[in-house]
Amino acid sequence: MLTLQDVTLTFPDGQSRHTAVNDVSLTAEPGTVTGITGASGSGKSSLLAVAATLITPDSGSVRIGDVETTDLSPSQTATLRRERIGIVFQQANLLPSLTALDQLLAVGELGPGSAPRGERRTRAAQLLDQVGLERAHRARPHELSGGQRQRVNIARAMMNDPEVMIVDEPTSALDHARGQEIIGLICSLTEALGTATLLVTHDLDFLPRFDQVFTMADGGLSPGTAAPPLR
Ligand SMILES: Nc1ncnc2c1ncn2[C@@H]1O[C@H](COP(=O)(O)OP(=O)(O)OP(=O)(O)O)[C@@H](O)[C@H]1O
Repeated sequence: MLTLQDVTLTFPDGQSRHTAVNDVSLTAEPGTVTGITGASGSGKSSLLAVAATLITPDSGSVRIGDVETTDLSPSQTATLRRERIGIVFQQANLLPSLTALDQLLAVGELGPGSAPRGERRTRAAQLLDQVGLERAHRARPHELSGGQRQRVNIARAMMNDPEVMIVDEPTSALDHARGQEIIGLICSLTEALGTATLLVTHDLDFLPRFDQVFTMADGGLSPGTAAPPLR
């Protein structure tokens, strides 16, 4: 479970400070997808960065399970991210020379507490099958489509069996149909693996697929969507 309570984040802005995230609270339960939408510059990526423990907020609480992450040192948050948080950015950012299977194994190899290689290989292969890449274990990024690369990216984020998934605009480099498939995949993996998933999207068509939806405006978060009602 991911819990944000009264989170505020500011950035330097000339002589003063700009409030990117303004007193935001939300809870993302295991096995559910929380969708966040909002205009450009409203603070969505800043909120994800805080939830992913990549930035410490000025004030407020960010809990992963029962761990208060704002009390941790940078090296402790790095360990927490590796072990308990999966992060998917807009672009897949795969390593060009590695096969799909090796992209996942490279993640599993990080850290002192990693599982034996045989186990990691089995998990990597299962995850690639789960994201629909049964026939592409040995493919390198240039041999994959944009949608397939994003599938590898998602499988890689799941490699360490994270409790929390942070997903920023996963469909922005894809056409609408491929985007729908990727959203469907994230929803089904979230349910199957029991992650608490926080996902930012500009595409309002995807919102009905999520368990809860919030809209950001000027750093503040409100429930539901600001989209005009259907006539
Ligand atoms: N590192 C930073 N330093 C200073 N200001 C920043 C920084 N990161 C973001 N901001 C500012 O914080 C506000 C929120 O930015 P953020 O990127 O979180 O918005 P967003 O909703 O994700 O936008 P987009 O949809 O365009 O990605 C913006 O005004 C932005 O200029």
